[in-house]
Amino acid sequence: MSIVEEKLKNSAGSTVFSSSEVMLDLNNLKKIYPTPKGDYVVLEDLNLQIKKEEFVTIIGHSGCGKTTMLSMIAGLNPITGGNISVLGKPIKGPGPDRGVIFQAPSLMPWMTSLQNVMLGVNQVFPHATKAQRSDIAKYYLQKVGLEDAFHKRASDLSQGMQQRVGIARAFAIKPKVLLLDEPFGMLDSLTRGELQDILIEIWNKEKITAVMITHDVDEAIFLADRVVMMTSGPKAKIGDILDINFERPRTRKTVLEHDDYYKYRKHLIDFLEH
Ligand SMILES: Nc1ncnc2c1ncn2[C@@H]1O[C@H](COP(=O)(O)OP(=O)(O)OP(=O)(O)O)[C@@H](O)[C@H]1O
Repeated sequence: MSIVEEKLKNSAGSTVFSSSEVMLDLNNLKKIYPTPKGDYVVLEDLNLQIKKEEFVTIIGHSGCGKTTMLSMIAGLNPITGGNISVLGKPIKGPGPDRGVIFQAPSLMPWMTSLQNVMLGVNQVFPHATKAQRSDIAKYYLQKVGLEDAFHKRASDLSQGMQQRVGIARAFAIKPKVLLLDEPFGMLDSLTRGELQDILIEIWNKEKITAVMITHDVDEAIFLADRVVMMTSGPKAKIGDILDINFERPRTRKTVLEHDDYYKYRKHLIDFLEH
């Protein structure tokens, strides 16, 4: 049995990490949406532990409940049953310990890139001086390649540039966990690749935990330490977890040329097709 086959076999079982390793713990999570036709149980018995500094990608069929799960972690969607904790503390709503990047960055269109990033920074660091807050915002805008666009209005930026501001805004509040809901879904493949690289570079430097929903199997493999597969709803749960053992830093070329790449890909596609 190859190393990959052994890993695939092991990762099919549920993993339990020691509490000191765990950043995010989803415990018997349940979500019901009331509908005119009665209660719709989207998620049930969903258990997942995510380690500190881990990058986890989430895949599953459209409508299975990925966004529901992520928005519950963000504290934006009430939990019906079970609980979610960050560093052992149950979450009670949104908080600066969790940054969110959505598919559309929803910036204030009349504000500049800098002003948009400053909005979050001002809230999270109210005791810092204005110059310090501005330095934080500029640092992350520069990290996403927008050093020449600090004073451009959001409405004048391309979609890719707006998403760069969204990434800078999320990192600038220095969250413990970064939650990403298909952040590159609306971008062309070249911009998508560029932003994946930027995301990984900052994630690597900041050592935060990242949970990202994607529909793209190649993106899921390239970015992740583990790919989490959700079963189809109703009553969706975690169906399988695949460890991705490529060394970091990764380049697309080395990943694509690696023998294990196609085994990982086949595993994910087999899961999605059954
Ligand atoms: N507020 C709501 N009220 C009722 N049903 C809802 C609500 N929000 C989502 N749903 C339903 O819950 C299910 C899960 O939705 P969710 O958006 O979480 O899925 P998803 O896996 O993120 O989908 P996609 O991949 O298409 O974005 C879907 O059937 C959806 O129609």
